[in-house]
Amino acid sequence: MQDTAGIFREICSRRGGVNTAVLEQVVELAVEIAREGREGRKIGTLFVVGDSEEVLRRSKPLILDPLAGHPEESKRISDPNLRETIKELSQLDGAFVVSDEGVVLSAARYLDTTSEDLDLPLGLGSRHMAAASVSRRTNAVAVVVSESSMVRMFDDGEIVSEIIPELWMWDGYTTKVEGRVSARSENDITVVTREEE
Ligand SMILES: Nc1ncnc2c1ncn2[C@@H]1O[C@H](COP(=O)(O)OP(=O)(O)OP(=O)(O)O)[C@@H](O)[C@H]1O
Repeated sequence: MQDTAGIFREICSRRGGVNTAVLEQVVELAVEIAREGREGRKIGTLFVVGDSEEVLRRSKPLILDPLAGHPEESKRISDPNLRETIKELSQLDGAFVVSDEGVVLSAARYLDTTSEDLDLPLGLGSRHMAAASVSRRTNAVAVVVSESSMVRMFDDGEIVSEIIPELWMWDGYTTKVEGRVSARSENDITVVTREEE
């Protein structure tokens, strides 16, 4: 793994209301999934970090939860075994719910979604809409891995950061982050961040 700690720490530390160390570990994992895919194909998935009680209340399992019944110690996002498990489970439909303590509580969750009050740039699909919606209706931050390999962070219904995981993808790419943005590249990765007004 490349040393991208600094670049991710910066975007995560801007997010209030969630455990930024946990968010950073989720972003690192999301970028690994975006880069590696699974069994030779691109993978899209979704993580919801923080305010987990409310997120669980506003979501439903799509299948019997593969993470249910395991002790919390084995479901820590920092645990390498759990990270490998998440990569495997990221092939399932739905979202991972991650608590502020860094425990992955649930996988394959369908998030109640409404597009009301949301104004996303055109061209994004239902996974992004679900991320925008949950981040608007709860105090959680959502991290989308798009099948296009982009990683996007949502807070309060808007894209606040976008991570382009390979330098060549950045060439000619138009960011989906709206407003005044800054871009920073390090070790092949480019991070576009919305600057607060
Ligand atoms: N409300 C939801 N809650 C959780 N997951 C959802 C929800 N809606 C869609 N998804 C996930 O998104 C997948 C469909 O993604 P879709 O291609 O429509 O969205 P997208 O935003 O274009 O994502 P991508 O950029 O990865 O293609 C579903 O298979 C499911 O895993």
